[in-house]
Amino acid sequence: MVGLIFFAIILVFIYKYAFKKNKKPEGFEDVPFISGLPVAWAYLRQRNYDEIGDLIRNLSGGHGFYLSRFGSFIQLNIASPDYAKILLTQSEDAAPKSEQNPTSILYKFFGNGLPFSNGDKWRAHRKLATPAFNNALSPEMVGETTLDLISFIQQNLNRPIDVFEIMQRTTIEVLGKLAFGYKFGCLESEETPHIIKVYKYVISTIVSPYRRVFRWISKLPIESNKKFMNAIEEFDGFIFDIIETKRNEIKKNPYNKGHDLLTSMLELGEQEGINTDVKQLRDEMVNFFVAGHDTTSMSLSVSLYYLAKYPEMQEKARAEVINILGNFPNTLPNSDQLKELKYVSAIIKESLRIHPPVPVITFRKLKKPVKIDKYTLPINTTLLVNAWQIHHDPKYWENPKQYNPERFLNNEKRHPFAWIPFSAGPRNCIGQNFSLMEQKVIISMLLLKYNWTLPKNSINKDKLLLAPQFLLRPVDLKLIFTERIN
Ligand code: HEM
Repeated sequence: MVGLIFFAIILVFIYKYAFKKNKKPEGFEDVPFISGLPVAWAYLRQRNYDEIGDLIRNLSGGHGFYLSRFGSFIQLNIASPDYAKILLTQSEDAAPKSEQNPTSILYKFFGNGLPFSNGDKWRAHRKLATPAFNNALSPEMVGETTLDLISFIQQNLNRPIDVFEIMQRTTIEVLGKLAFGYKFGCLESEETPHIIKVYKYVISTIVSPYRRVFRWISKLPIESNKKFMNAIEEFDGFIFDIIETKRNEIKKNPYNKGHDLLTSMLELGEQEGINTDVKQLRDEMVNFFVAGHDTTSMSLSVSLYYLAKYPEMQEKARAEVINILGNFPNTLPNSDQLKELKYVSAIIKESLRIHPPVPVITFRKLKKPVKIDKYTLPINTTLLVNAWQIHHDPKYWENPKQYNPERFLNNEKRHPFAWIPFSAGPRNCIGQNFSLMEQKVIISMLLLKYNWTLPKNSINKDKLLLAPQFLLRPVDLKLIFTERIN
């Protein structure tokens, strides 16, 4: 019976998508329209993200933008650096983020943190968070966490190890210290800390392709939705406790300055008279936590994968690191040395180009008309920027499917909006510099200590398989680490 109801719902859904007239807004008759159906179908079948990217490119004919529909909403997708520049450099008030529906599954967890807020609230919190990030740029802290990663890998030498999982463990530890000076213990044993299991459960529910395509599932009074809300409550309790503890620490000892984001934001909030109520701080911490670690884990995994696939690149990167840091495993790089790691930097940039962890930059809704090329986009147009399409456009990238860090070394002139893994303009990624620093420290320390290869039977041998989620992640990516002999 349940199966039958489900089947009927799918039929209605297909009917809505396939047969509802794809009416283009006036003036956009020559813009390609991509029906949501083939893309939603590819998501549901969990096709490799590469294939979804190609599907969109084929359907849009490589046009600088295309229309698509999700449910009853028609949105404009930008797939050209010129158009991305026009949208992303609009003032915050002209092209704010689309308001989240308070009943949506996304809002329930992310709330109104920086990535989702607008107007004065966003401005006040961005003002608090920016200096907090500058204070927190500490390669030493990341280096010390990488030493814990190295101890973790030592227990798993010479056998396939899930690289995304160990990068997640590492970036969660870094994030815990960066955001609120907290040690989760993810690198102390194979056992995942309970609160991280809770977090992973919440995220896996949010990114479930079924829930993303059939949004109403999350509104049903079913057991899995209750479990989801209980998990959010438990995670919130954990964050609220941390905020409370920090506030008390600052009161007790106002001169003992911590360098974590939460402490800096509480202190600065006090100085500047900016209200930092506990719910808003909770939202910021949750967003830093989510935005800050899965993205960086993905990017690190991609770099480690290509260095395993192309051993000559691994050797070249190692030679550079040895040249700058010396041939001593467990050396912690400092900021000056990191600046000199040009090839390692190019590897990271190329990884972020070829598989941007955030392939689609989220919805904006226009508050004033914007002219793009010959089109005037009216107020209330909903837009997305498809970073993946821009990063794979042969007009801007020679051989876009080829992994080639050299393209970032030869100072070749390119469109400033052709590489936008961190978005751009006023709503760009606030953690960009931190993440780039973190990746350089981790990769250089791993290069000093280990060689790594793909297992012979790796499913990723020919190409990296990527699960199509809101944030990309590799599928079953395992690598074998062996200790280097100096
Ligand atoms: C490789 C790593 C990262 C990538 C690829 C990345 C990518 C992005 C992108 C594309 C955006 C814009 C999102 C949108 O408009 O839809 C963004 C915003 C943001 N990111 Fe990152 N990010 C990374 C690391 C981090 C880190 C380490 C943190 C914090 C610890 C962070 C915190 C944020 C926040 C708070 C925003 C919202 C900024 C605002 O709207 O003012 N990100 N990031």
